[in-house]
Amino acid sequence: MSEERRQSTSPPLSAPRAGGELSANLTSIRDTFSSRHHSLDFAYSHAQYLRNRVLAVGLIFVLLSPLWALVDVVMLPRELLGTTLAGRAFLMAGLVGTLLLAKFSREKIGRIRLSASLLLVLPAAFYAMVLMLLPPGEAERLAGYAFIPFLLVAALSIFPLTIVESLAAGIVMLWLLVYAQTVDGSWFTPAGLEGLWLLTSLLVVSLTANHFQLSLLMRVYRQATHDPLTGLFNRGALKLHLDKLQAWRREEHSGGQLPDCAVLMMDIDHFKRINDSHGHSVGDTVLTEFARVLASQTRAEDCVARYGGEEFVILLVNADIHRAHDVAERIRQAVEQHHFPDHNHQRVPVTTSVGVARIGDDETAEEALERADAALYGAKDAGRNRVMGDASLPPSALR
Ligand SMILES: Nc1nc2c(ncn2[C@@H]2O[C@H](COP(=O)(O)OP(=O)(O)OP(=O)(O)O)[C@@H](O)[C@H]2O)c(=O)[nH]1
Repeated sequence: MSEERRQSTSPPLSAPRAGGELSANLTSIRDTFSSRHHSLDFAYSHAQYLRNRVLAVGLIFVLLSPLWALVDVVMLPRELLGTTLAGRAFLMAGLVGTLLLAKFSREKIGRIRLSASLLLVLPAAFYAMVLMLLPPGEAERLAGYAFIPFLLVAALSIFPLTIVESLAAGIVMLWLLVYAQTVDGSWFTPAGLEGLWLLTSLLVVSLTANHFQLSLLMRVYRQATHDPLTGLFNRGALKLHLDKLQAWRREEHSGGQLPDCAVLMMDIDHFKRINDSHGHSVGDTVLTEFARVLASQTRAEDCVARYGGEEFVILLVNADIHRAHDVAERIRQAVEQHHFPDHNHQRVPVTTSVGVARIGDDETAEEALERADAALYGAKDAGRNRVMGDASLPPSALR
């Protein structure tokens, strides 16, 4: 989540800068190079996409492997046939295990990545094993094996892997090809060098496909989950966040005390007047500046979202109701003091009203939001530019 927040809080509305497109592309290369900078939210979406590919490609491998055993029966000497058939049985069992691992790892990012690695490593290991057991001079009897490293490198382009992940897999496949060539005697012959050149070229194509596939996935993810004006999470992403948070609280702390979480719902006071007196473009600037203030007053693990229009929601993780009130008050003051510029860089006075609610252990995310909304309207009714708590809490619950 932290990186997404960093992205969300980067100047979203500044005028196009020279070199902006270049820096956007460099960010994209950084994000497709390794998953180190991926937000947790994107990592979940990415893992789901990867999982679907693992299930599809795994199924193809599971079907192809026994079919190819028929070619072994025709081509291989009797003394090698038993071993390769046993190897194929292990391969099949491994592939079925990999499919099951992916199928039952819906939310587990690490396990999904492991299943993708297994899908590539298992056929490679099988080929290496056959090569090791092959009696000298029998290499030419292996039909349909030499293409395994090529098939696996081509398959890399089907998965939205990072460049580092694909490169690691590609190096293993190059090693496998070199090993196969030392076994069949083609190492450093024109035919062998041609094979190496072909595999390297295929790897470069797959890496390029990985880069474009992953950056497209990121762009689509960002468009689907972020508000284009402020760069904050949108309402749909907030809802997913809240649902995940409730699931996480129950899963991680079943039986024990759940960690405190709270929601703040805030609305810019008399925003219509700002639009009416300064125009919509100043209204838009106020919204983006307001989003910046919210981001600057919260931690990376909190989720800041534009709920709609001039309404915003902050989801505070590991924050009791007192801390939630402190954060809300800090935001209210920061907004009041912030310089919101009009067309002439003159200050537009802006204030906000905030409703605060604790997220109950057994309630749905919508219920907590409804209580925060009711508190917000209490703050509006009481005169605006103030923080109001959840009416269901006694005043003594707050300092
Ligand atoms: N500039 C701009 N205005 C927006 C955007 N989304 C909603 N608005 C405007 O926000 C205003 C919201 O007005 P109201 O719901 O009446 O609320 P308000 O004027 O803030 O009054 P209170 O909430 O009662 O303090 C409307 O005029 C909308 O047109 C946007 O993306 N940009």
